[in-house]
Order: sequence, then structure tokens, then C-alpha cells
Amino acid sequence: MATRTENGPAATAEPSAPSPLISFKDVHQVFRLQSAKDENGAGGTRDLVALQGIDVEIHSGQFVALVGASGCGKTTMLNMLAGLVHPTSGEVVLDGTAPELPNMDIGYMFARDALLPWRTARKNVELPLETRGWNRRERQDRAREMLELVGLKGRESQYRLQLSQGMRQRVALARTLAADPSLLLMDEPFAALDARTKLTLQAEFLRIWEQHQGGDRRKTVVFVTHDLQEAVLLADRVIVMLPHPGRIAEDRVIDLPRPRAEDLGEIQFTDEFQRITHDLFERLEGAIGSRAEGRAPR
Ligand SMILES: Nc1ncnc2c1ncn2[C@@H]1O[C@H](COP(=O)(O)OP(=O)(O)OP(=O)(O)O)[C@@H](O)[C@H]1O
Repeated sequence: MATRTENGPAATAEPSAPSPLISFKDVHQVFRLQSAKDENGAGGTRDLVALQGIDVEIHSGQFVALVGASGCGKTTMLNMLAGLVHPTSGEVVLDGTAPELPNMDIGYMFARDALLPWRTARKNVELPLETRGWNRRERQDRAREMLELVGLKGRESQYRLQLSQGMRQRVALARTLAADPSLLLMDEPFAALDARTKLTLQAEFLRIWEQHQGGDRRKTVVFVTHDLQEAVLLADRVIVMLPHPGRIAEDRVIDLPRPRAEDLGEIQFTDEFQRITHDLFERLEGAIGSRAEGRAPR
């Protein structure tokens, strides 16, 4: 619906599209590396193009997976959002500004649990709450609540060495979620787990995330994985990347219905899931093939 303004021209009264929470605008990242010394002892440098011309917009509440082979720049993109790496050129915008450290509204989870071995499970979960100034009682209550949420009730007093890899990742998940950050950066959080434990944790994480999505506490997720099937299973959108230089080969909306958490085991065997993953594999193969032949990817 158009309305007239005081100065004449019609202005649209349609609500404008919300601006994205995250924008990568023509982002390039070049790392300068020391090259090996020659027989005269002279060393030089060479440039490694980790990211080339990345243009991506992510809206609040989206679950986006970055998938691709080792070295295609997935972690570098997460690090840019966390304010740990600044682009060589181009611009990264998070909630209207350039990302900076520290950002208390971000939860960052890694492939290996990275638990502090001298702290109990509960004290590990309390860590982000300490940095945010929660008092002791609040921290303890919240940590217990989070450990229960990830199925670790009764394990609060155990140390890293007493926990299986799956339990450690549960503690790490509880720690990532404890302060209720609105942006989750997840770097292959389930990659180190066996297939069964991986599926269980994927389902538990998705259950927690999908429960939040109905209300005003929608969490945005940027999820890095090597595993295309995991990406399709969990995400609303899959961005497939290619290495050397790191760039985007495909950006695909995944329209599998939600909630998915209860049905993850079955979804993998549906025709729809197989069709999407097969199609993405083909596109990826096509992009790799055309690159090898010196052509631009489709
Ligand atoms: N701080 C750094 N200094 C130099 N090179 C770096 C740095 N960080 C990353 N790189 C290089 O940039 C490229 C992209 O790295 P990045 O870790 O982002 O890739 P990735 O897709 O996450 O890989 P993986 O799946 O193996 O974790 C790699 O070749 C890596 O060696």
C-alpha cells in the first residue's frame, strides 16, 4: 500500500525487509606465511588466500551450516564473527557494527570439548557466567539446570578425565548455552563423536534450539561441519564452500519441515532428505570439476 508524503512522491507503507543480523560483504582474507628457507638460508613469505569474495547475509533466528573440505575458510568465517580475525578487505557486519572482542552475546563451541581439566563439569558451565558477573548462587543454579537439560544430572562434580567424549561435548554444549547467547558459533561440535552419540547430541541440541524458536529468544546458529548430511539434517540453509581459495560454491535453503529433533533418525532415510543431499553432492562435484578444468563453478 502506497501513501503520499508531505513533499509529494508516494512512499511505500510496506514494512521494509528486516536488515540481516550478519553480513559478509566481498570479504577476502589473506594470511601471510613464512616460506621455508632456501640453501642460502634466505626465507621469504607467501600469501595464502583463505577467503575470496565472500558475500553472505544471515538473518536473526536462522540456522545456517557452512560445509566444505578442510581449509576452505569455515573457521575463519566464525572467527571473523567472534571478532578474532579482521578481514584483509571487505566488511563483516554483525548487528550493525564490525564484530569486536569480547561479545557477551556469542556462544562459541569447538570440535574438542576444551573443558578446563581442573574444574568440575558444573564449574566449567559456570565459566561464561563468571565473566558476565553472575553471583555464585545464580551461577550454580543455572549450571545445574543446564547440565540437567543436556542429560548430565548427577555428573556435576566430575572432572574432564572422568567423562566420556560424548559427556564432555554435552558439558561444552551446556556451557555454550548457559548465558543464553543469541548467536551460536559452532565449529564441528559433534565431529569427534561416534555415529550413535553424534545423532543423540544432534537431536538434543536441535530440541533445545527448536524450543527457543517459537518465542522472542530465537537463536541464530552458524554451524561449521565437514559432513553434508549433518548440515542438511540440522540447518535451514546450507552454504557449501570450496578451498584454495576459500569461496562459496552453493547456498541452498533446506525446506525440510520443523521441528525435526524427534525424527532425526528417520529423516535421514526419507526421499526428500536423500534428494537434497544427493543434489548438493552433485553441485559440489560439479563445482570441483569445473574448477579443476579452469572454468567457473556453475
Ligand atoms: N592465523 C592463521 N595464519 C595463517 N594461516 C591460517 C590462519 N588461520 C587459518 N589459516 C589458513 O587458512 C586456511 C583456512 O583455514 P580455516 O581453519 O578457516 O579452514 P576450515 O575450512 O575451517 O578448515 P578445517 O575444516 O580443516 O578446520 C587454511 O589453509 C589455514 O591453514
